Amino acid sequence: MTTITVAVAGASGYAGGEVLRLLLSHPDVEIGALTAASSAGTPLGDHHPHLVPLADRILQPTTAETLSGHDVVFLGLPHGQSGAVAAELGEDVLVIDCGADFRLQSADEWAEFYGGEHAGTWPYGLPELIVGQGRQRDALKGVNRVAVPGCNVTAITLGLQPAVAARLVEATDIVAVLANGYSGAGKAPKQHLLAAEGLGAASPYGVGGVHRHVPEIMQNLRQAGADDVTISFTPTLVPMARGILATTTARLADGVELPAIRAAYEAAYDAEPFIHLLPEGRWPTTAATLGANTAQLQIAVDQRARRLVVVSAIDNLVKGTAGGAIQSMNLALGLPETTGLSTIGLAP
Ligand SMILES: NC(=O)C1=CN([C@@H]2O[C@H](COP(=O)(O)OP(=O)(O)OC[C@H]3O[C@@H](n4cnc5c(N)ncnc54)[C@H](OP(=O)(O)O)[C@@H]3O)[C@@H](O)[C@H]2O)C=CC1
Ligand SMILES: CC(=O)N[C@@H](CCC(=O)OP(=O)(O)O)C(=O)O
Repeated sequence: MTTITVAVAGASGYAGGEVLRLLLSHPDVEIGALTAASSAGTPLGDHHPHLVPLADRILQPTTAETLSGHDVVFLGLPHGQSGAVAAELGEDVLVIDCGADFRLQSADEWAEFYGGEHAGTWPYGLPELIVGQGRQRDALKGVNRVAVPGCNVTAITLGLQPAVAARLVEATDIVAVLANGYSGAGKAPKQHLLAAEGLGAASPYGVGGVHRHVPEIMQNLRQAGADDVTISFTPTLVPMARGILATTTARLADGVELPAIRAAYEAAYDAEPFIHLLPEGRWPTTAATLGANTAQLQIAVDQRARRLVVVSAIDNLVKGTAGGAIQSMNLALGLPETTGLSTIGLAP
């Protein structure tokens, strides 16, 4: 394989920085232009001191001129900013958007949850998503545009889709409660993200079915085979830098018991390099996934409530963003899917 040149827009941000951290271990990649907005003109090391080999690189303004001339461009920009940039990049460039602009298929859902005009729909960058009898990875081979999923969406979709696809649960009766690390909110200063507010506190947000990830979760579970989806989704900020622990429950279909569910999860994930159904009795923790492109899962049946309980853990910045983005890049370019991606977490 010849060397792939890569530019990263939003390189001073958390998603862009994590894309760069992972790309530094990718054997086929050469890192080119790095761009930002207010941080343009400053060295990357001011923003990401951990990215030592790139510390002296100067951030450039985010323009089509700066980003063009690369094989791949990753966009780690705020919602609504990707469409205009991508429109100026040629069809010969692989553009991978970590933002939400191109994830949804429905313009109405975009208008309801994000507002403004829908930019369009790109191939969806969750390779393990069950689509009918196949997987989304088949739809990523050779594409030149990819929309990377939201991190909460990744945790819930991977957690529940085997049960939905096998019709073991009622997809119209799903409840998900998540513990989320602060990096999921990006690095822009916001009062509720101040250490004085957040250290020592767990705080819900996006409560009452209004979080913008709701339509994306529904879209995925419909792809996985549900006729209709109703989910009550509540994320909670907890004092950790990274990680999502999602507890998702769904009403069991009549007569379904744990062995059938476990068999469905094993069939769905045994061959997946990054999705790990843990041995019975062992429960996922965010710590075990930190820095790794993995999702850890465990399932149980709550007999009294007749509900399936799934606990899933990911690193929001790796499997939830940058790792999924690079996995999608590998597929789009015909590289082995796991290239440059680790399953080894960082603990304690
Ligand atoms: N954080 C996470 O866990 C996840 C994030 N994402 C998505 O990735 C994208 C980036 O998120 P995140 O890295 O967390 O956000 P950050 O706030 O940490 O970073 C945003 C980046 O975008 C740049 N930027 C801001 N405004 C503009 C603009 N108008 N034009 C060009 N560049 C701009 C910033 O540059 P500057 O420093 O100069 O202001 C910075 O580099 C978002 O769409 C987010 O939703 C998706 C999944 C998970
Ligand atoms: C802690 C926190 O605020 N997390 C974010 C997740 C960000 C994410 O997944 O990104 P997108 O914005 O690209 O969808 C949230 O729940 O809104």
